[in-house]
This record gives sequence, C-alpha cells and structure tokens, in this order.
Amino acid sequence: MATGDSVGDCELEHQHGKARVRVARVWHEGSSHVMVEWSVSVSLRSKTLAAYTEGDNSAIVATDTIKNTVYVLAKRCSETTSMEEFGTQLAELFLNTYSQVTGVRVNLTQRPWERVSLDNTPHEHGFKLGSENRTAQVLATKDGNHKVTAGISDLSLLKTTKSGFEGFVRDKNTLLPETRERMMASSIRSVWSYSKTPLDYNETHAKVKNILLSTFFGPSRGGVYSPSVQNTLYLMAKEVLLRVPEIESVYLNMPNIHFLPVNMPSIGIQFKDDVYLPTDEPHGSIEATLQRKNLPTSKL
Ligand SMILES: O=c1[nH]c(=O)c2[nH]c(=O)[nH]c2[nH]1
Repeated sequence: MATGDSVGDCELEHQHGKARVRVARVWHEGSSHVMVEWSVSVSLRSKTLAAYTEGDNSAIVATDTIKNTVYVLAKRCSETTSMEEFGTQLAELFLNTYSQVTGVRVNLTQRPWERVSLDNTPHEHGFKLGSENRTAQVLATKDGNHKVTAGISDLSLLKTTKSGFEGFVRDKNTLLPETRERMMASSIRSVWSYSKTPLDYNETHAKVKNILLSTFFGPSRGGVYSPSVQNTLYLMAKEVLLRVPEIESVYLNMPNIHFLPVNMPSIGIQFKDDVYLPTDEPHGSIEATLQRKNLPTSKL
C-alpha cells in the first residue's frame, strides 16, 4: 500500500478511512443464534492528491460513507462469516465501487463473546465475554494483490512450574539466580500470515490457538519443561507452521511477566514455590517471527 505521489521535489504518501467502526452481527440459525462484535478500521489509498494540495475534494470518498459501507456489507452478509472473509469482501467492495481507489487496508478486531453453557448445554442465545481478542488484516490492491493475516491478542497464559532459566551471561551487573523452578506467565500477541486461503478461517483460527496453548503448556498430565520464553516461543511458532500448511509466517510477542518469590527471612518467611509478588512492569520483552524460506516477496 505504500507508494507516494510526487509533489514538487517531495513525495506525499497518503491514505484516509474510518477507524474503529463498531458493528455487531447476529445470524439466526433456527432457534440458535450466532453473534460477533467487530471493530473495523478501513484505510483507502486513492488518487486524491488534489485534496491535499489544492483543497479539491471531488475524488474523496467521505470517511462517513466508508463507515456506512461497513454496515451495508454487514447487512448483506446473510450467512455466518469470518472477519477474514468480511474484510476481503469489504476491500473488494471499495476497489470495485470507486475507480480512484487503488488499495485498501482493513483491520478488524473481534471481541471475545463466547456462548454460555448451562448444565453442560450450549445456550441458544446467551453469551459471556471471554478474555483474548481475535484480529485480522486484509490488504488488497486494484491490480489483484491480496494478503490476509490473522491473529490473537491479550492471550494471558500462566503455568506454575516446568519453567526455568539457566546458563545465561553472568557479569558484574547480574543478580538473577539460575533456576529450574519458576512460574511462567505471558500475555501473548500473535499474528500469522496466510499464503493460501484455508478451507475455513474460523476453524483454522481455533486450530492455531489450540496449537499455541498445547505447545505452551505441554500435556495436561506432566506438562513440558521450558528452558526459556525464547525456546517456548520458537516451538509454538514452529508447530503452527508444521501443522497449518496455509500459513507462511508466524509472529509472536511474549512478554515475560514476572512473579517474584516472596522471601522475608528476618520474620521467618522462606519462599517454597508458594507465595509470589505478581508484577506488571517491568516485564521481559521477547518477540520473534518464524517464516518459511524462499517466500515470494510481497507486492503489498
Ligand atoms: O525466559 C527468560 N528469558 C530471558 O531472556 C530472561 N531474562 C531474564 O531476566 N529472565 C528471563 N527468562
């Protein structure tokens, strides 16, 4: 999406759109209802240089119109759809409707409304808010280039054992003791990029989330030992690429959220993997992208 227009001896790179258009959509499947709540941000790249340089708005699609288009498309989507499909259709709608629009970026976030189960029975129309958000981005251009990424944010995970950190650099500033027994906690953000359209974006998202969780924790009985957040992050990303062929790269941001041992020897309190001081900051900041080799370079 990023090429500019020449203005004298400068280049002006510009786009406009509407940010955080909130929409909820309910689909009636018999007596069972499906509902989603999305926040949609649209950014159009268009031939509107004169609006910036001359005050000529004749080619501007008003951001108010952009907002309305989100609701028009939501109304038109008569079947349950994913954010990735909705974002793709929205991008195409702008590209097909307005000749001056050359590229579209759509960012979407889905609030975690989850169907309630009462007495082990999924409720027909009752939902409660969960914790992690689902994200998607669609980039599309007039000449047919098209890129879909999906992700998850605020996925807060914690395990009370099977984590350690040893063998790191020790110098005059190092105070951290080595350990093979600590808490590991993170609030994970991940973004993955599709090279092919999967059969079902919703199912693929659920599968990736499951892979991230099961690699982080290991088996329910016994778990798996983590020698560092770095190693766990890498194994999580590797497992996604191994098990989901339509995904070409995985970004993971995994802050190491510290739970500090409480030790107060002068009043007889000795830490025995039991009492911790939870903290938010500072936190370790660990992120990486794993991608398949020899990917064609993106034109977006
Ligand atoms: O898993 C960890 N990785 C680090 O890089 C690090 N640094 C640190 O102080 N604790 C930890 N833990």
